[in-house]
Amino acid sequence: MQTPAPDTAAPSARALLLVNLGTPAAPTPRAVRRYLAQFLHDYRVVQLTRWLWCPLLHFVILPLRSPKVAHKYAEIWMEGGSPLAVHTAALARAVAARLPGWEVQHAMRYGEPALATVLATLRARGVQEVRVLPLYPQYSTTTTASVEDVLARAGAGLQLALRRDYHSDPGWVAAIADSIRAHWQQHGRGERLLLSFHGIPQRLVNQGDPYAAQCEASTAAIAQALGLPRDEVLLTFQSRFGREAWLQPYTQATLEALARSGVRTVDIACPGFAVDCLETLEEIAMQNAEAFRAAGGQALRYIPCLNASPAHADVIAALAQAEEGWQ
Ligand SMILES: C=CC1=C(C)c2cc3[nH]c(cc4nc(cc5[nH]c(cc1n2)c(C)c5CCC(=O)O)C(CCC(=O)O)=C4C)c(C)c3C=C
Ligand SMILES: [Fe+2]
Ligand SMILES: [Fe+2]
Repeated sequence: MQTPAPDTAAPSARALLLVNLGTPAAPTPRAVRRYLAQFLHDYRVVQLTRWLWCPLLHFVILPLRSPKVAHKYAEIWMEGGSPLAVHTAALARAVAARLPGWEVQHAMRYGEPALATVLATLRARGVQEVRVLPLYPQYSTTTTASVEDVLARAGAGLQLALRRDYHSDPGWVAAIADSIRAHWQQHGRGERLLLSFHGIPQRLVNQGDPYAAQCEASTAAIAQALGLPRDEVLLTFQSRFGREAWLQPYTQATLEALARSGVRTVDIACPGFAVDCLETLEEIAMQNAEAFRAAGGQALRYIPCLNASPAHADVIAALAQAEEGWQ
């Protein structure tokens, strides 16, 4: 890793570091392969012994998956890059505008800007106290704990504080509920409201990962903020990877069953994703919308993530300044 050049500008007393998953640098098989290789070598993400996993990954999964996934990225690519990168950077700028006196940066767990490099840059600039906020409202060993691994490896010399989750933070819940209400005001209300969260293997939940319980708690809080009984909001899990059972019910199977049962319109939001990305824009808004129509539905109406909206920036800035919740 390169040592960043010292910066002569006076450092802020403290920094806020927003961390997201990361994304390929380009919508090409080569860039996607590089990204997936880093992602899928993380033991937090795939818990298979290396001698079994590495041959499968290098000789089967990466060669086959990279071109297919690159094509999907190409369909959603924005002028400034991958949506996840564009929206995360914009969110960090919007939060910075609300936190004078703080240095606000963003980093990615996989790809660029790499978390370890950003930590080294902050250290070189003389920043001492860093509040690290992974942009995952719900804690999981597959995501948040993986960020913690890097902090443990690369955070020496910095006073680090971590916000582990914000799945039931009232400001965040209100912002999600408001975004759903705004969608209803603009498009009218669909016959069903579905909240789709990224899945994880059921095995990890059985081993104690609190992710599923936090998704349920978020769903209950959002339903309450909307003034709806809990059972009027469907909770499903998307983006299954591999063959083992993941958290259920699965989003696509649920949408197809709804369409087959005569439901014509479904509103769908993805509150586990801070910003729009491949899994929301391609999987939900394109692929699942097509599957819903193919099963007899009329319209799957996707409600965008909070992205760099003023409401989201307010929520993140308030979390950064909160006295409680940092460890
Ligand atoms: C929101 C939280 C996320 C959890 C939990 C999560 C778990 C998880 N993901 C994979 C495998 C893949 N995920 C991929 C994309 C992806 N995942 C998240 C978030 C969570 N993942 C985001 C925001 C994205 C989109 C990134 C982007 O560039 O837009 C991918 C890459 C795409 C693909 O090849 O399909 C993989 C692979 C596992 C295995 C896992 C838990 C074990
Ligand atoms: Fe390997
Ligand atoms: Fe994922």
